[in-house]
Amino acid sequence: MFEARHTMATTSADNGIPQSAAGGPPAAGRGGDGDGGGEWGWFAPAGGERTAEQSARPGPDVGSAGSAGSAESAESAEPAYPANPGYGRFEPSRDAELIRRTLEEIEPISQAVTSYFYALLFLQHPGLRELFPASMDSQRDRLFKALLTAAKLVDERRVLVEFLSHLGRGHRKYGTRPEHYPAVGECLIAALTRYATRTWSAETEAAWVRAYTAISQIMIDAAAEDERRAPAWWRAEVVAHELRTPDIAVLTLRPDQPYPFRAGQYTSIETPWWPKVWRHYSLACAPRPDGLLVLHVKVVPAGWVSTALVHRARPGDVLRLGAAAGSMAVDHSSDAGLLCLGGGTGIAPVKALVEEVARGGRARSVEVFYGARAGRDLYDLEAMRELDRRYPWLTVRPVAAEGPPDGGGLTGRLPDVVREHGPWQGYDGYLSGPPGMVRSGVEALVAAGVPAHRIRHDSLDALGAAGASRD
Ligand SMILES: NC(=O)C1=CN([C@@H]2O[C@H](COP(=O)(O)OP(=O)(O)OC[C@H]3O[C@@H](n4cnc5c(N)ncnc54)[C@H](OP(=O)(O)O)[C@@H]3O)[C@@H](O)[C@H]2O)C=CC1
Repeated sequence: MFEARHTMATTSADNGIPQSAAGGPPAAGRGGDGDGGGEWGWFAPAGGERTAEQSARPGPDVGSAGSAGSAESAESAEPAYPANPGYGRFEPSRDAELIRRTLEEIEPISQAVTSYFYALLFLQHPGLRELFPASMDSQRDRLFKALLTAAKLVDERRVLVEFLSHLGRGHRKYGTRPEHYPAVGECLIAALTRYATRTWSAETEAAWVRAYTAISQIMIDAAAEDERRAPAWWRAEVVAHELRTPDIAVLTLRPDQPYPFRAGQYTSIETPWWPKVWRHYSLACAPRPDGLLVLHVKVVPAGWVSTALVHRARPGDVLRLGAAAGSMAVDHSSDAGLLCLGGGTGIAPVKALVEEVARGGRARSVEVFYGARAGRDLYDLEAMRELDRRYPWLTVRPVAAEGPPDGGGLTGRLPDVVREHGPWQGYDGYLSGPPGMVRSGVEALVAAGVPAHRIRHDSLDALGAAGASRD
């Protein structure tokens, strides 16, 4: 279940059950295939999706999206977990402590716990297996990470509700229904009962049941609400496919109905070749009058989805898209200039931000640093230079670690070069690229005078989980 990928302002063994359901092909990320970079779900299907190609690891994505039950289904939904007379109201602080203790105990054996959980789930509810991808490798990680995230947020109700609502909406595209939640809850409790032997007690079980009931109800409600206004997924035809380097392609998609998003957000993608495997990729354009969408996809080593999108997809192929998510959007309440760092295919959402400023009519200074290891890796440099020539408020500086790019540019690593060109007081920071680059880029911006709360980027947890990969 849980997919997750957030944009933030800086502010997955053995089990004791017959092996039946796990397995499948190897996985590979946002902006990427790597399974990584994508959505991560708790219990439900997920493929990591991510912003642009995350680099190649299998893994979850975070993001938002989707659709879910109707208002009618929500109203008629059974409690997410069977009511138990012994379980009273959710008591955040005490329950959170008990839940944290359980999580601490199972963390070193999380693989075994999640394997047991899924094996039990698929044994007792075989109909649910079809909601999940063939390979469950990265799914196991997602469950535990989502549990950890929810547990950490249990005393921060507003953030927790936001996180869970996002997950609930995002699960619509997996086909998750309200009636699936009790089955998941029963198997989760059974797995914890078996493995958390040191901390498990009747009180602890009651805390978990209360927490799971609250969690699932928030997700079910968010999905039902979302179903009133958006489809669970969009179909999108590939109308253009341009191979820019041996491993990077720019794809243009035509959705079957209007696809709402903001510049800087990412989408979730499922290809016809890897059913149930979803990845996140940033949209490389602002919303356009013709409704077309653009993606920059780099092959992630062993990445199923990224490899398919770069080397197999052709015009006429039809993909599925989840709802747009992410908050790396232009802050229109700010008059500050935009200082944008795009590393590799991380330039995709930066380009979208530039387009949005161009269409907004209110000229704000935009400084783009576009970095890669070598000049030949700057696959979108000509297009960025063209934007630079067209807009007087925009400056694009290509940066390559191995020497200046053809046509001129800067030498060095992106964060170092940006710091050297500071100070940057008076600018808002927007960063996109490999997790390590984003981390050191944030440090560089702060050192160069950009207030931390004025810096936006995708979640480092999500980036880390997806790796530099996005399948
Ligand atoms: N496709 C998309 O829509 C999007 C993709 N992304 C993410 O962007 C990344 C793009 O990957 P790719 O194109 O292969 O980019 P690269 O791995 O080639 O990295 C791009 C630049 O960032 C630098 N860099 C990497 N790590 C660090 C670090 N720790 N400190 C400083 N600089 C660093 C690289 O330096 P060096 O070569 O020396 O390592 C390189 O100059 C992926 O992680 C993807 O998930 C993000 C948003 C959107």
